[in-house]
Amino acid sequence: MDVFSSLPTSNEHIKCVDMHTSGGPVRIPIQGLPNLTGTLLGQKSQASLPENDYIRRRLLLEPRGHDGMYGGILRKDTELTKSGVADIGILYIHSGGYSMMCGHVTLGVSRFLIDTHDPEVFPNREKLRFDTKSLTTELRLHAPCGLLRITVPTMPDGKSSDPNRDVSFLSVPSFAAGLDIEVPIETIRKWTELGTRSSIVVDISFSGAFFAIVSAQELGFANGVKDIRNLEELWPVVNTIRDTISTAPELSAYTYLPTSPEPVLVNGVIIRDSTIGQTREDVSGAEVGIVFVENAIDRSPCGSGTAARVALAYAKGERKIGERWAYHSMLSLTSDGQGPFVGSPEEEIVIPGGKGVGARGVVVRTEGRAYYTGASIFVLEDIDKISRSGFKIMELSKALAGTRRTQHAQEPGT
Ligand SMILES: O=C(O)[C@H]1NCC[C@@H]1O
Repeated sequence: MDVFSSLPTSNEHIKCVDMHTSGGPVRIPIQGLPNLTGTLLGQKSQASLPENDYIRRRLLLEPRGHDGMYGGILRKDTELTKSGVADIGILYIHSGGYSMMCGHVTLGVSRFLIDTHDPEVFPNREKLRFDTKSLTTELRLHAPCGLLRITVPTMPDGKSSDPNRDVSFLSVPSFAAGLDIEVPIETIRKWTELGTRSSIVVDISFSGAFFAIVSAQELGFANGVKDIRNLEELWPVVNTIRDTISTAPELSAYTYLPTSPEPVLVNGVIIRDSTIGQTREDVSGAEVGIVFVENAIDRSPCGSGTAARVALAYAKGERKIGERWAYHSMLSLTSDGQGPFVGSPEEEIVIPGGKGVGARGVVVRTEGRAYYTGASIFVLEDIDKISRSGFKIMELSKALAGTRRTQHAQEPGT
């Protein structure tokens, strides 16, 4: 205990609460952050962050984190909290950068926001509405992609969350953007299972972020995800799909937001298999998905990906309003079926400015469970250069190549 209690007295320390949502890590810094500049969320606040990016790197990269890390920086003052529309804001962070939407972090952070009563962390906590009949508390979260309406199961005293029931959130307007799109695969980027084919068929759907969705069978895995031996080996396949969609104008045409003049990058690729996945009494069916997002494989079933898949199924006429479906990850599938997210279309809506199949969409309810895993105080000693901004082991060779070139250039006579 002596060293543990003396550590926080070193120069900089950041207190964090750690959780996981179906395996997806959620790190929430609650004390020790500098005052972040700018009150706006979305693109503007992300643009204002470079000078603060060391926070994300220090908290999520090695040696304090890893490639699959995610977290949420709580923002008390955003345009929507100031106008009274939201109770608090959030900036989603991950090992590769910032996200417009992150469902698994939303589910975890929402539990924490019911449990905290620290006005420094969440000034509006005591104003939340606790429903004594359903034993739930409503929370309005300003996320970079828009307003998320969240329901957190709460203990009868109204003061803490109930870990035995699912948290749920209502998505931003979600829609299928493109159905059955043919994606050509360049010969040089073909993978063995594709055989002699030179294209695949994918769907594109949006729920706070765009996802390309394809079945494992369509990729050439005849028995679905059971045929996939090594998840890491799928990265070249996923990158091929993502790159092809973003570089071919006729394909990136499916990744426009109705309001944006430019295409948005596909955030994730979901390899799904509807022939497998534990179903239960309270859902109509189940499937599994391996979700490749940003630079990591999602440990959770992916909240935004779940909502995007529900919007897709609704657009294809495969789901009715209110019909609940279990979305497994490989982790939940192999954990006795514990930890799928459950998604259901809640309400059909018009997507203003939406075209074709994307002219109509749905608000999706996504349900899932998060658990606490720890509370940490991350410190930095003055002379420690290595952990100041964290590091990614895979980035080091690039950095070293740059150093070598510089040294070489400085040698006399070269
Ligand atoms: O649950 C989600 O939505 C997220 N999980 C990791 C990446 C996705 O954004």
